[in-house]
Amino acid sequence: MERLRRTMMFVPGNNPAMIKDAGIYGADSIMFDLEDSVSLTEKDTARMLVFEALQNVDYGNSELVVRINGLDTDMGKADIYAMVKAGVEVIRLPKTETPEDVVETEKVIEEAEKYFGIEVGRTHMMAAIESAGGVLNAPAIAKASDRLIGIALGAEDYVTMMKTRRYPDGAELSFARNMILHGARAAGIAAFDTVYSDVDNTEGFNHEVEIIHELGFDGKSVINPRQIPLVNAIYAPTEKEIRNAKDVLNAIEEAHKKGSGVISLRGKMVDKPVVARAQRTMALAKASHLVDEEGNIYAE
Ligand SMILES: CC(=O)SCCNC(=O)CCNC(=O)[C@H](O)C(C)(C)COP(=O)(O)OP(=O)(O)OC[C@H]1O[C@@H](n2cnc3c(N)ncnc32)[C@H](O)[C@@H]1OP(=O)(O)O
Ligand SMILES: O=C([O-])CC(=O)C(=O)O
Ligand SMILES: [Mg+2]
Repeated sequence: MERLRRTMMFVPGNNPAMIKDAGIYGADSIMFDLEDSVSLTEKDTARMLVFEALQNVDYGNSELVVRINGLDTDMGKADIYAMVKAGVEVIRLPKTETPEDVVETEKVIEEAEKYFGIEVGRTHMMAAIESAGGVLNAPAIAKASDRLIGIALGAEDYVTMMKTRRYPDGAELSFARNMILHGARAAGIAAFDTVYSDVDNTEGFNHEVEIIHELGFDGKSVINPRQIPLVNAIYAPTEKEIRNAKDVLNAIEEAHKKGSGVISLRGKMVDKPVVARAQRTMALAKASHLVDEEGNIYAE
């Protein structure tokens, strides 16, 4: 079963209190940041704090990601060595422009794994795309390394470069979102939407999550714990969707018993893609604690 990554919460790497408590909010992934939320004078402190946390704090089932500084900075290599040594699960590369950026970063990760005697390939990667060039290269970036678990949009830098700003309807992000989503899907990896900075604007946030959920994104980067339940609520299947998914799975089981791969359910065809969607609905229902391990709805 694929790992759910509905929420990926940014945690500034120089904030000990936030780092310590980051695991209590139920984010699917926690992303410690060494890049733009950390000022230049705090870079070494942040690297040390995140290194300590990765080694000593129990973050339960949350996936652990670190956004490093790019290799075009003085910090990039030191960030990679420290995070690989600490056993981070995923290194997030910021401001990825080309597939070569991914390959270069992978080389340094591999060097670090060999240096510390860690199994080569153990450290996964993701690439954030935050510029016009990056968006145009999204399909190639997504295929640049087997270590990539996903690619993500970084819209704050992107809209700045595009000489615009964020708007409620999201039209300014439509091309970038579609490129990133198609690049990710063509490569068979995950696609993540960007942060929403206006943390007190629940209505605006929900509207944006509805848009990316409909498009098919796996999830979204968030900057505040209050945004986590909002994303989860929109990604949770409705009771009607769960009932329908269960009916689909039961119907196809009956069909298989009779040696058929297709069957009609209430006048609608059930075949392989319908079954795959039903399986995904049930996985989301389980992750959302709406059904038990056997798929029984809790309220019943
Ligand atoms: C463009 C980019 O690069 S975006 C990525 C980089 N930016 C970031 O990482 C920013 C992360 N987020 C934050 O720093 C903060 O959430 C802010 C500044 C946006 C808002 O701060 P506040 O208004 O103080 O948040 P709020 O009052 O909701 O905090 C409530 C609790 O959640 C904690 N919290 C807030 N944000 C986070 C976070 N991202 N990670 C962990 N804990 C957090 C607070 O420490 C506070 O804990 P407490 O109740 O134990 O004191
Ligand atoms: O990746 C993100 O969502 C945050 C970020 O750096 C940006 O928007 O520029
Ligand atoms: Mg950015």
